[in-house]
Amino acid sequence: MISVSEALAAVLDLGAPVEVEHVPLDQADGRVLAQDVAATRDQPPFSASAMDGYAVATADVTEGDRFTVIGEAAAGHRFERTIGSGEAVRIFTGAPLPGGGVRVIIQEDVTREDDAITVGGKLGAGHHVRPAGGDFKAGDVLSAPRRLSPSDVALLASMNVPFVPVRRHPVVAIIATGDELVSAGGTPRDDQIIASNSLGLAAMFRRAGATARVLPIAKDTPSSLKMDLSLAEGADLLVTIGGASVGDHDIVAEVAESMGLERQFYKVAMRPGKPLMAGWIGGMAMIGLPGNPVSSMVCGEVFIRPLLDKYLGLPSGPRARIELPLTEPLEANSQREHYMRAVVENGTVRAFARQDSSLLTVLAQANALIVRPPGDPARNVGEPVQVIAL
Ligand SMILES: Nc1nc2c(c(=O)[nH]1)N[C@H]1C(S)=C(S)[C@@H](COP(=O)(O)OP(=O)(O)OC[C@H]3O[C@@H](n4cnc5c(N)ncnc54)[C@H](O)[C@@H]3O)O[C@H]1N2
Ligand code: MOO
Repeated sequence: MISVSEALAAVLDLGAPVEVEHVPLDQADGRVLAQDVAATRDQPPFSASAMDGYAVATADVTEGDRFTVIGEAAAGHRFERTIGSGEAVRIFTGAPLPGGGVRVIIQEDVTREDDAITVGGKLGAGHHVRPAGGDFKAGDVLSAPRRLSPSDVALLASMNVPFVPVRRHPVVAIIATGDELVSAGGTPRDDQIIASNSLGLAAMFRRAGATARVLPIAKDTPSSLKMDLSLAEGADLLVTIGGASVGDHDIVAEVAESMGLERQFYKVAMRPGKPLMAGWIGGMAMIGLPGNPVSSMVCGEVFIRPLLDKYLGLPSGPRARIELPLTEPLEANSQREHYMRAVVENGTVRAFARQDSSLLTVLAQANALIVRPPGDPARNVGEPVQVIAL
């Protein structure tokens, strides 16, 4: 058995950044920016008013000053003449500041009679002018790599970048194996269960930026599994679920080997997830996950999400951890690194009492994993432990 960090290093060796494609900005949210993108213009492209009021040609304004209103500037409608001394231009938020304009007096600070305004007693100090290029200048860059957020999409739109270079979605083929499995919505016999992990993992991979192809469930026979493995062709990564352990019907490794699997490792000193396997098959990366539902989901979090980051050209490595104090004690750990289903609340963490790797109800309630190093001694309330957020 190898350690989790050795296994992660080997898993990350399976992947490299995938090709770049250009997508319209309205499809860019959540995609990973692959190349730096530069603004094609200044924003704002002109000095602009930040408020509704009156633009004047002097910074030095005091109570009782009077100005003659000579015209109007609205957003999208520049006032073409220059403001002179003693003159004001009626101006609205977002309008270009006319030539000669120095500050804007907000309308609340003046009284207006016909074409004259008089400055009132409670004049604020602000000039209410947004300088040209105050947000960004042409050539300013949004740096790659970066998973694009809605705010990034707004920024890129403002930069007038209608198409963005992103990594294509890495394609992950998912094969659940086992005679006991029936797809959700199907009709299981009384000795069968519903395949859960394939859909759970597909959801996880899609959120991480992949295209997930859930292939038909493979029976525990070499011919059925071989058929499915051939359907996976063309994917970047093949993920199998189940059939990884030592039972007579656990045939994934054997069948994959007969089809040319070059195995990088088998078995990791972790719980859940011990019978994890990784390697290459027909030029495609392959990860064999254990079948227990929580084991496969935890291995997805710990190994496959970092690998997907690597495909997407993002920094990839162990999942980020924080340290939090326990609100309930923990027993001593075994010699396997333990990923305990846990709840983080109010800056503290507690593990669920039931940690069996078949319990999806517990996993669904968990929002974090406590990571216990091999041989970690018993821990008391208040002691800090390492936590991965889910
Ligand atoms: N004698 C030993 N037995 C087992 C060992 C061991 O070291 N010695 N390891 C145990 C551990 S740890 C795990 S984890 C499991 C992993 O077994 P497999 O990867 O071979 O998985 P299966 O036997 O096919 O299934 C295990 C369990 O999970 C259910 N399953 C499988 N696939 C799905 C799916 N897609 N959706 C929902 N549930 C699934 C399956 O019905 C079994 O109940 O082996 C232990 N045994
Ligand atoms: O490693 Mo198994 O994944 O403990 O349940």
